[in-house]
Amino acid sequence: MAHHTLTASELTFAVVDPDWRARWIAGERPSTRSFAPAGTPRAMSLRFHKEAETLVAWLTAPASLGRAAAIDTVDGLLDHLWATSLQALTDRLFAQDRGEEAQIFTARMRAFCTRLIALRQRTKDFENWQDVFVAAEQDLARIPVPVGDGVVEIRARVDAIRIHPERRLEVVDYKLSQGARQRADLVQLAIYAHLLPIWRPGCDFCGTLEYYLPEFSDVQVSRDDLADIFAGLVAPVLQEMFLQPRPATPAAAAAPEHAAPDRGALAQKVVAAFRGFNLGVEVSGVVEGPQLVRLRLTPAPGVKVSSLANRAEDLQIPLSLAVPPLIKAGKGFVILDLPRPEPKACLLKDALAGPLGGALTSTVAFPIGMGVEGDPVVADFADPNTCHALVAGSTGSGKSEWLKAMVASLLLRSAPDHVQVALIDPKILTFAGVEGSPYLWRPVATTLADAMAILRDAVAEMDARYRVLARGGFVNLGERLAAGHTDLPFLVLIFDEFADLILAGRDEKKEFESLVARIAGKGRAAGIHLVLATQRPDRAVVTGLVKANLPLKVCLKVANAVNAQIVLDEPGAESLFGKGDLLCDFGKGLVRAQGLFIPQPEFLAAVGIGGRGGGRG
Ligand SMILES: Nc1ncnc2c1ncn2[C@@H]1O[C@H](COP(=O)(O)OP(=O)(O)OP(=O)(O)O)[C@@H](O)[C@H]1O
Repeated sequence: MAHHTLTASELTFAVVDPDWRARWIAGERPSTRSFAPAGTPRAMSLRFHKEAETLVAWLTAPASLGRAAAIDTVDGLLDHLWATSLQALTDRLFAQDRGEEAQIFTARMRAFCTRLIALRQRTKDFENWQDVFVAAEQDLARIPVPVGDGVVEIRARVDAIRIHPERRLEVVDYKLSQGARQRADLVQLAIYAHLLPIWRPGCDFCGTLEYYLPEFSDVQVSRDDLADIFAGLVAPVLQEMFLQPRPATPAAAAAPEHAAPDRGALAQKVVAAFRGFNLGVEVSGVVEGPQLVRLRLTPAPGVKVSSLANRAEDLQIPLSLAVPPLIKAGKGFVILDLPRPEPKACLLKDALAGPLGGALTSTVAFPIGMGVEGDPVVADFADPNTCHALVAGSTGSGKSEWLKAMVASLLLRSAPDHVQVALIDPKILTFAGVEGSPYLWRPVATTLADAMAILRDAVAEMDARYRVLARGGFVNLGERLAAGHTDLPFLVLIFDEFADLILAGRDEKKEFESLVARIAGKGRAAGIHLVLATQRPDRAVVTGLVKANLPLKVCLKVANAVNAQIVLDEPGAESLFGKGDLLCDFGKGLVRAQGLFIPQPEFLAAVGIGGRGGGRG
């Protein structure tokens, strides 16, 4: 079966509407929009979802966690909403003579706040809203769903993932209309519940449909019922759609731009684009990386690199680019990176079987990614320039996948008596399913208190190790392991998000920074290493102390040039393409690479879940 992609909405339409399905199978791309009957007030669904997302983001953000946790009434939540957005919105709607919509929308938001307070009350030992929500508006990108002998990649965006008091995790879909569509709503929920455990194996999801019409009602569906809906209604439709030959659509037949880049044509296009701004360049080389095409430009005499770089945004138009390209000086030329529309993932397994395998020379060497020219970019915790790492990237940039590939690359090559990891996973989903791994130094920490306890324990462990090393006359842990003493393994502490720790309060920040500084200062000889990741690389989180103590910087796509500057001391990472595309700095200038990817089942196998753990090395 050929490679196919589909959105969860398209699949829902295909299941509930046979005509839609027939048109899709015939090669059309029917719309997935549905229109309200004429004369009914607009539901403002997008706005509702946006408000709900913004409110939940505020409730769960480290910077507002304490203030938000103090609000325990519906009116308290509404006051916050009113002050931040609702008043301005209703004023505007009334001014536009849309008073009825304003009233319905306000009633919906009140119902949403009432629901939030009910959720708070059902949460045992509620400390803050992170005890209720795991994620809001979570993107599920290209989830591979087996169909026949092949795979269909399905994309979805789920409204919320919450912690359920009895059933652990709950996927939630907000709805602003009901009636004939409830079957579609259930199908969509069943699709989400099917995708989520593929995305994060080891997690089971029950589902809830929440209707705000504006009065609230909900439909709770058990995991088994969702599985039945998927097996009975969705799976047969997937088979019908993908296990029979379809005529190629004109869109599918057209080769996407740069898919198999015609180097000459691309070079001419770039030269012409710069010429349009009176800037002369020649293309002296074209290199194809997994995610991008890199052009080496020689500027005409008198043309400055900064003049070319300043045109990044303008180039979006002649070169049809979604984001401004990265343009920077290289050795003897100027680099211009353009995206490939069908980027290739770099699988850790393939990379290890190729040149990466030979490049990882020490027990604690690990890959940063594959360079633009196909060369492995590696670092080593034993090296003072890369012994502790800061990993930054906005949501969806590929941080969690990068961390997983890094962890797997260490564990796949060593037995648990050589390498151990401590995983701090406040998002709960990144390292889901690894409990029971023989490589875990401590159980996976998901709360602030457990994360701090791990850091404190690591400092105590470090001091104890210094005494052991001194007694045995060893300079560092690597030397001691090589001498056959396997009672003390290397220890890597991995924080999937450290912002909460630094924003929790002044005392917590002080303690966190001081523990990080102690491990950064003395950890390398004791074989204890830190990897701190954040999706918020601003000055409040990446403080001077944190940055100074973590020599290796890995920066995935960030929201803006200021964030890039904070991590790497120069802009550029805001122009990355996402999904593992990264810039790293280990003291030799910035290097661009594509992070490696490990599918979740292989990751679990690497950490020793599923029968392959231990005995390596
Ligand atoms: N190296 C990669 N190769 C291919 N695809 C990738 C890679 N890294 C990430 N992706 C894709 O991007 C999606 C988001 O990645 P990931 O979950 O790691 O983001 P994140 O930065 O951790 O986001 P968040 O901070 O919201 O958790 C993945 O589900 C995957 O589809």
